Amino acid sequence: MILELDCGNSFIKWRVIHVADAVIESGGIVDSDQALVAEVAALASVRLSGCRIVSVRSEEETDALCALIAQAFAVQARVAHPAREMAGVRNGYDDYQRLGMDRWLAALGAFHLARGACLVIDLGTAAKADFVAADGEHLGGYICPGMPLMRSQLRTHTRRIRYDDASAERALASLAPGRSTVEAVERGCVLMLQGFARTQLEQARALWGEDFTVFLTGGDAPLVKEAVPQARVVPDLVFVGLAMACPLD
Ligand SMILES: Nc1ncnc2c1ncn2[C@@H]1O[C@H](COP(=O)(O)OP(=O)(O)OP(=O)(O)O)[C@@H](O)[C@H]1O
Ligand SMILES: CC(C)(CO)[C@@H](O)C(=O)NCCC(=O)O
Ligand SMILES: [K+]
Repeated sequence: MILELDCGNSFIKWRVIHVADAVIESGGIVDSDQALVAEVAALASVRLSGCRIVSVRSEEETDALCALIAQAFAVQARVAHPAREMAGVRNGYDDYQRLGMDRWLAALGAFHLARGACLVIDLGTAAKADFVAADGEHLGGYICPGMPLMRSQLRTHTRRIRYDDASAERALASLAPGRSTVEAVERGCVLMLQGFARTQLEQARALWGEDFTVFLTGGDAPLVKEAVPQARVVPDLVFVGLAMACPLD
C-alpha cells in the first residue's frame, strides 16, 4: 500500500491505496502534518511501501513533511516536480516552474480522462481554472480567492461582519437574497464562485464550441455543482495526475 498526499494551502488530503489496482483503502483531510501522521499511523494493518506527494507549500515545509513521513513510516516520499511537458500536455506558462503543481497535476489528470479539450475548475482556498486544448496545449488559467479567502477578507476588513461556522452552514440552505449578515455574506460568496465557474465555461465555449469536458474539483466543488450541470465532479483529480507524474511500482 502507498500513501498519497495533496498538500494544499489550508489542508492536506491523504489516501492510502493498493498500488497494483489503485483500490482506495482509506483517506481523509487534516489541517496539520502531525494530524496526518496520527491518522495514518492509527490505521490498523497498513504497511506502507511508498509515498507520493504533491505540494503547493514552500520547499522547506514540504521537506519537513517528507522527513516526518520517513521517520514515522520508513518510506522515502516522492515529490512531484514541475515539467515542461508530460503525458501529452504542454505546460502553458512562460516559466513552467511557476505553475502551481496542484493545477498542473489536475490538468494532466483531466486531459487523461477527457482525451480531448478540457476545462478544470478547482475550488479550494483559491479558486482556479485551467484550459487544455485537444492537442494537449495547456493554454493557461485563472486564480481567484476561493470561499475561505473571500469570507475571511470580509470578516477581517469590516467591523460588523461576524458570525460562527454553524450559522454559515445553515445560511447555505438557500441562495435567496440574505435577510441576515451571515446569509448575505455566505450566499454572496457562493454566487461569486458560481459566477467564476460560469465565466470559465463561456471562455471554453468561445475557444472550443461545445467540444470540451468540464471537470470540477476541490473542497468547495459542491457549492457550484448546480451552476455547472455538465461538469464531471472528480474530487480526486489531483491524485489522478499525481499517479501519472510519480509512478510507483
Ligand atoms: N472535510 C472537509 N474538511 C475541510 N474542508 C472542507 C471539507 N469539505 C469541504 N471543505 C471545504 O473545502 C475548502 C478547501 O478546499 P481544498 O481542501 O480543496 O483546499 P486546499 O487544497 O487547502 O486549497 P488550494 O487547493 O487552493 O490550495 C474549504 O472552503 C472547506 O469549506
Ligand atoms: C494558486 C495556488 C495557491 C492554488 O493552490 C497554487 O496553485 C499555487 O501556489 N500556484 C503558484 C502560482 C501559479 O500557479 O501561478
Ligand atoms: K489543492
